[in-house]
Amino acid sequence: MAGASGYAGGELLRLLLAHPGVEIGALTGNSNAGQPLGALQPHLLPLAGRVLEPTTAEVLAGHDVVFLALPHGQSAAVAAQLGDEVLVVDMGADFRLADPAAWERFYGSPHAGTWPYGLPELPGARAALEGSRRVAVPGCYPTAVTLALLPAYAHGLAEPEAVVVAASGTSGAGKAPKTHLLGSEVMGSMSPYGVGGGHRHTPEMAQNLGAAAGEPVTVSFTPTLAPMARGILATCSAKARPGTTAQDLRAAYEKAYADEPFVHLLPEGRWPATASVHGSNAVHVQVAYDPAADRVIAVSAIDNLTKGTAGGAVQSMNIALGLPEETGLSTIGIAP
Ligand SMILES: NC(=O)C1=CN([C@@H]2O[C@H](COP(=O)(O)OP(=O)(O)OC[C@H]3O[C@@H](n4cnc5c(N)ncnc54)[C@H](OP(=O)(O)O)[C@@H]3O)[C@@H](O)[C@H]2O)C=CC1
Ligand SMILES: CC(=O)N[C@@H](CCC(=O)OP(=O)(O)O)C(=O)O
Repeated sequence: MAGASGYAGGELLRLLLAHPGVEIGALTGNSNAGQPLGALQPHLLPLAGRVLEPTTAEVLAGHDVVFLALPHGQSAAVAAQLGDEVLVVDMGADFRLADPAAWERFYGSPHAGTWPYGLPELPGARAALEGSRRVAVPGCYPTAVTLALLPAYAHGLAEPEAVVVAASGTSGAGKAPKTHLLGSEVMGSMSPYGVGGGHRHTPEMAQNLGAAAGEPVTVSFTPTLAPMARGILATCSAKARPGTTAQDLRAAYEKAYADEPFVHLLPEGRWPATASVHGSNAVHVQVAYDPAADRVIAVSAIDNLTKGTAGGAVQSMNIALGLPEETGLSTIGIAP
């Protein structure tokens, strides 16, 4: 796997170590090439002595599956050299968006292409992933937001203008040092960023929800940084379609998620919490109808590194390879 020194790579390796069908091959880094993994990911004891190699096609050749956990824009060049028969699972953003104009507007570089999208819970996604040799793993916020609102849009219960405020743990920003992630800036404080439609996950949410609704959906998205290492809590709302009732919403969500192995609709009256999904591939979802505002309110909690990245990647790998989808993944969290 490429990007083994990062947060997403570390979480992927944690999951792969417990996957019965996987043997871990070459591990690569960039500035940390030559370092033992134990110096960078001390929680991955069985791999502590493995030395990171440079991220080159030669090092990554000869594997059945290659995971890329690299910064945006770095995956395409590597993937192009890996051959069509290798399953390449990109945990970065490069191949998530279908609209080149949206990519260029939010990422500021030429669009590399579009791969089957690794959110199996979306209608039609499993069929596209089965047997695929390329997978684009969704962004962490789009995973949380899409699964919060999907049943409301798929059942025509909400107007196509969603408002989302989501809080993320700091690991979502990766390991590279950033001033706004200094402990003294984050501890005991919450703050928004990317306000006013600027966050690059906005078009990905609109893409997913628009596909569910069968019409364009606009998303007003405000991310916030929360003083915790892991977790996303997404609070989403949209004006209810005329005639929508609380019972309609409940029925739509029950129907949508009854057979989903990782999406858990909480019993009525209980609301998602990030601690409940810590380290697990579960998504906790709840929905309510606010009669005074005539709005659908949906809340989801995920672990940004698990279902939001590495767990989603393993789930999609399992489907692509024809393995049982839940292999190596757990819905059991760590609490408190
Ligand atoms: N953190 C999260 O919650 C999520 C992350 N992702 C995506 O996963 C990817 C990795 O993110 P994350 O692990 O958080 O980031 P980190 O900053 O923690 O890790 C980045 C990794 O990429 C390597 N790297 C950096 N620059 C290059 C380069 N030019 N060529 C090759 N390798 C390079 C780094 O190697 P080294 O350390 O050796 O320099 C490191 O292994 C990103 O695309 C991110 O968007 C997706 C969803 C959620
Ligand atoms: C807290 C925080 O900074 N989160 C990151 C989301 C990271 C992620 O998962 O997104 P990509 O895979 O698209 O990079 C952010 O808002 O940029």
